[in-house]
Parts: sequence; C-alpha cells; structure tokens
Amino acid sequence: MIYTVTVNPSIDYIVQLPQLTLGTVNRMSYDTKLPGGKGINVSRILNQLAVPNAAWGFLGGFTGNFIQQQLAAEKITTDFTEIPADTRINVKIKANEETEINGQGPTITTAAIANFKAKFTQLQAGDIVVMSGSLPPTLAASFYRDLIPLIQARGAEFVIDTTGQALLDTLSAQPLVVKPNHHELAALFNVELNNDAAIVKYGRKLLALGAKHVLVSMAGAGAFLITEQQVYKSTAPQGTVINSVGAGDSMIAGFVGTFSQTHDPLKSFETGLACGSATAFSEDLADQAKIATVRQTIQISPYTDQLN
Ligand SMILES: Nc1ncnc2c1ncn2[C@@H]1O[C@H](COP(=O)(O)OP(=O)(O)OP(=O)(O)O)[C@@H](O)[C@H]1O
Ligand SMILES: O=P(O)(O)OC[C@@]1(O)O[C@H](CO)[C@@H](O)[C@@H]1O
Repeated sequence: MIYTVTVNPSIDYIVQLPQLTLGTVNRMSYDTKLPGGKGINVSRILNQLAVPNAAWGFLGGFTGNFIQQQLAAEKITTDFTEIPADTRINVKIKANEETEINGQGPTITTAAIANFKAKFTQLQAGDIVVMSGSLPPTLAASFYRDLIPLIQARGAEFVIDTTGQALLDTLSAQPLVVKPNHHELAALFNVELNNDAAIVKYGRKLLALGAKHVLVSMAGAGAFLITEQQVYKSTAPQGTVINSVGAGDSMIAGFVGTFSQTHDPLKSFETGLACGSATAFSEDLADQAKIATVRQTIQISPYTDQLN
C-alpha cells in the first residue's frame, strides 16, 4: 500500500487570462478549482494508474471540505486529520506566463499532530510513504525527518520530495527515490550543471549519500534515472504543454506506483516519464488515457558515459 502525506494541502485556484497587468483590474477568461498539494497530486495519479493508495495529511474548514469531496468523487481513499483552521488556497495564474501564489498554510494544533502521528502504527512491511510539499509554519522544520523512524520501525519505505538541506538531511535514511530537477540538483551542491556528464556525476552523489534511486528531471529536456547498476536517459515526449503544475508530482507517482508493483526501476522510470509528460500536456493532472498515449512515445536509452 502507498500512503501519501500532504501536511499542507491546497485548493488550487486556476485562473486564466489573456494577459496579467499589475496595478489594474484584470478579468478572468476561465477559472477552476482543483484539489491540490503535492501528496494529493501523487494520490490522484496513483488512482489513475489503479495503484492502491491512501491520502493522509491535515484538512480543515470549508476549503478542507471541498478537497475531501473532490477526492471522494474520484474514489480516492483518504484518512486526513481534521484541523480547526481553513486549508489554504493557492492561486495559479495562467496568462502570458505561469505565476503561482501559494499560501503559508493554517495552524496545525498539537492535538492534530498527535492524531496524525498515531496513524503510522498501522503501516506494514512493504508499504511506501510519500511525503511531499511545504510545511505550514506551525510544523517544525524537522517534521518529515521525524516521521522517518515511525515509518522504518514498521518495515515500510519512504520517499521524500523536498529540496536543499532538508533533502540532504534525509539521504542517510535511504529514501526509495529522490527526484530533484536539474536546477535543484545544481543548487544542492552549489555547482553549475551544463552537460549530461555533470548531471550524472552529481546525481550519483545522491546515491552515494544513501538514496536508493535517483531521478533527475529536466522538464522538456528529458530525465535521467540513476541507480547503482545503471544510468538511463530519456528525451521528453513531444506535445503541447498546457500545464506544468504537478508534472513533478506525477512523475513521482508513476515511478513509485510501478515500483511498488514490479520492483523494476526501468519500468518505473517509464511510467514516471509518461505521467509527468501526460500532466504537462493536460489542463488538470493527467488521466489514465493520456498517460497510456504518452507512454507509447517514450524513448529511454542506457547512458554510457558513467566514468565522469
Ligand atoms: N515541457 C515539457 N514537455 C514534456 N514533458 C514535460 C515538460 N515539462 C515537464 N515534463 C514532464 O514532467 C517531468 C517532471 O517535470 P519537471 O522536470 O518540470 O519537474 P519539477 O520541476 O519537479 O516540476 P513541477 O515542480 O513543475 O511539478 C519531466 O521529466 C517530464 O517527463
Ligand atoms: O507550497 P508547496 O506545498 O510547496 O506546493 C504546493 C503546490 O504548488 O504544489 C502542487 C504542484 O506540485 C500544487 O498542487 C500545490 O498548489
């Protein structure tokens, strides 16, 4: 079973306008509200892949109710911990450029934290817990790191989608997979990554520090899968990019979903690429049909320049 953890979910309020002009009244040409937050996005894609999963985290208020209803309509299993305050609303403006305005997130009470942590006793060997997204201000910076012993005590594995020092701090606990994009990888080591050999070299450092698998995504320029045994590169599938929100979450969902069923990193990479690109080519997150179509166009080759 896969459990996704979204401690700071959101309603993603998607707003489209021909052009955004600051300092004036702008009129929307289209708007929609989606259940959001990185772990919730992972659950929504896992559901499209028919991979059993449950979404955990904190939800509150009318915004929390909306998310709960939307996930129920998609038949996603949820076990959120209720909080008194409203879950945040994140604004995604699609105009000449994409602009995101994300909320800080509500107060999480001490009682809610205790209720949430109590859920981890139900984990079993073989389960995978995917922790993604920002922490609301009331949660300690070490919140994710502190969950790892609760997960590992039950023989379950974890995936953490974070960046910077927070990511480096979790590597020694051996996450199943990490997925920095190439900019995040460069920032982790304070270097510039100008070619494939450099990306592979620094991706392998994440393996050496403890990650079991490393994905390095490069948006429209493709991605790498780096494991102890082999390195693979894929060009990104071609298509019209409609939405980049959630492409990274979709890639993680695809990888983890297939890995949970096959333990095959290459097949998992293929599903991850298909899900990431299918979301980039969709208005909302990708659906099953789009993922299947994009999968047929994926081209992965072994990357041989591993001596650098
Ligand atoms: N322009 C694009 N064309 C094709 N595929 C894309 C494009 N952008 C993203 N993808 C797909 O999604 C995957 C993840 O995208 P990206 O590298 O942007 O991750 P990310 O930075 O974590 O994304 P985000 O934070 O925007 O969700 C890519 O490896 C690719 O498969
Ligand atoms: O503010 P965070 O938690 O870093 O990111 C939240 C968020 O931008 O991430 C998802 C896309 O990856 C969206 O659904 C959501 O609004």
